[in-house]
Amino acid sequence: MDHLSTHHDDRSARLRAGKERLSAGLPGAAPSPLLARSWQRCVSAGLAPDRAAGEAPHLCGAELRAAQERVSDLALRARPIIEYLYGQIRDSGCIVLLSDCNGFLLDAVGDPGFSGRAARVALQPGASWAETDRGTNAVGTALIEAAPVVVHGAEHFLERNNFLACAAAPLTASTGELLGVIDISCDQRVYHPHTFGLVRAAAQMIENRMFEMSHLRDVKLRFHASRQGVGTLAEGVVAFGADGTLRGANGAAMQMLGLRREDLGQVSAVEVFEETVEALLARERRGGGEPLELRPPGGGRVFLRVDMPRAARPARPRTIWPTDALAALETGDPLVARAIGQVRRALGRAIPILIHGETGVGKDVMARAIHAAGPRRGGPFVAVNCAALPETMIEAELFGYAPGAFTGARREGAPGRIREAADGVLFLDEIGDMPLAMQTRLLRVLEERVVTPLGGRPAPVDFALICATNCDLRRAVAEGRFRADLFYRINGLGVALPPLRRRTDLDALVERILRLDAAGETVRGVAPGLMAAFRAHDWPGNIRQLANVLRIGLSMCEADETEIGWEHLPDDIAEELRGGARPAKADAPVAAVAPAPAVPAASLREGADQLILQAIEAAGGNMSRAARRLGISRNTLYRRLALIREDGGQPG
Ligand SMILES: Nc1ncnc2c1ncn2[C@@H]1O[C@H](COP(=O)(O)OP(=O)(O)OP(=O)(O)O)[C@@H](O)[C@H]1O
Repeated sequence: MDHLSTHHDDRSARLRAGKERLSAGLPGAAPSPLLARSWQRCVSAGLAPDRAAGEAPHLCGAELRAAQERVSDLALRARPIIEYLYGQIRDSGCIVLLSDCNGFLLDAVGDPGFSGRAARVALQPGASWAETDRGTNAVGTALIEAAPVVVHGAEHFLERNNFLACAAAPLTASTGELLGVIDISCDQRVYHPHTFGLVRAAAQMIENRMFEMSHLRDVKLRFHASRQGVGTLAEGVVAFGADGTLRGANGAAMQMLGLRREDLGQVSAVEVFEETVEALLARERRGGGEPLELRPPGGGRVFLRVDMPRAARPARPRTIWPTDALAALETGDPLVARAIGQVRRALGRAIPILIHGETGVGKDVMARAIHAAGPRRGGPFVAVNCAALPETMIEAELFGYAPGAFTGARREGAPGRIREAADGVLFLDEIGDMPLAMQTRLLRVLEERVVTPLGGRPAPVDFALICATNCDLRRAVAEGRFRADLFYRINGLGVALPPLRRRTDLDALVERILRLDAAGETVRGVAPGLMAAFRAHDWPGNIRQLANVLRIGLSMCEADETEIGWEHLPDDIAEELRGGARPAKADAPVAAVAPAPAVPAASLREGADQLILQAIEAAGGNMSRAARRLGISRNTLYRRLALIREDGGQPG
């Protein structure tokens, strides 16, 4: 380990020296031609390793929403894959980011532990990570180079970003236009080389979904150098329009066929494959649907399938919130209906609402619906996750600060999230995690309706308050972790959202999530066998987990499939859904109630925990080796380890 860290320090020192020489106008060595080009661009843009050129642009509020809206098709298609990607790396201290083609971050899904740190260097929606603003970094550099990039530690041009390791891949439309970038960032000490492969595969999945959406009415030719490669992520796809010309091609197709962007709208199937689409289709039919073997003039041999367009379908409406946002949440469960009834009576009255429920039950969704259904819907909805903010940041983030209030502060000061919520709704998520000192300050704001920014003057503010918690706040009060007076102040109306396993409207919820997520796609439901497993499952992650499973299933469905089935779910999810039940066949319905375990769950769990700790010890702390020994994935191992630590099962 010592040897490794010395090696790492040496490398960082060499990289720093290289950048400093370049900045001083001397020839400096970079570890790769790509980094050499990028560092040179940074120097030309006036950046120096120890300082940025100026304040990087940051989109807020309406500007950010407008940027998100501009690429809403991309964001909609990317979201399930981002969630899936995050599912693969959860608990490994990473954040998944989506940027637009200008380098503005539009979406971020991350590990709460790392998100706080990441937020400090502005790895959050709204921030620009264009290379000219932040120097060499995976997002900005991938955009300029139009290629996947890893930027590790001191390879970042600016020193302040040297604690990061980031892997990014550009997202390209079928017309060759750059749409944005998908990125995984983490602390450089925990970076795993597989991340690069993951992010490239995710980019490919997003591009494929975008491709399908853009060419619903075109004929698609799918091909690969090997027969088995047709229909996989690695296949090349070209689309021909009704006029017979090439409308789009994915990256693999451009490469395999030697196509150029200028060929779009110009060349026909005959020029690309020496046959018309009709002739290819007729040949494929004669061959019983087997992929055709071709030798295109562009070179090599390919196996090809013809994919005819689907019949035109009316587009579905894409509004997330109907006229009454609260009514949309009533999907038939009596406990939820009761909660919504209570909320309705409090709407428009100055009553703070405290939403209580397990993680993933929809507290955030409910808070947004309360805002959208209430009289303040024209005002902002400002959400603050108290658990994701490092203690030192909460004060400045919530209450704001005056210009020059502390080192590192923005020159013009910041209004703080409370004042940003003026005339709208302030949503304090995970309020139970707010440090005691902040609780005292928050209480004063709620009592006096006045905010005093750090180093500034008191300013009046008017907002409605909604808080959410998944912990037992009464117990926190009894244990002295939460101020009793603040609890009574925020708990004007307490609303409990039931866990998914107690809800009676699973089918309607599935239908609603699919309606929201599969807009414009053919998928309408879940296969009966899988739905039975859904009913039997206890959903520890609640609606979030259900939504994730559905989104993953959706992203794995072929363009013309109408149902999500077992075959669309990755093995680990299918295994979890089958856990405790006893289906004999893949699609057989599972028992409605899982059989009671013969041994108490706690001792089973303890036994497993013991095995895990032993395997890690036997592997000398090497997590990949320990995971292999246990026959589980590295991510699962990290997840289990986090649980063991939470339970106090491991010293230190
Ligand atoms: N009624 C609903 N209809 C459709 N999707 C929902 C609904 N409620 C929640 N979801 C989805 O479930 C996920 C989790 O919801 P949300 O973030 O509101 O949960 P939460 O209770 O605030 O979780 P946490 O306590 O972890 O912050 C989101 O992806 C959300 O879109």
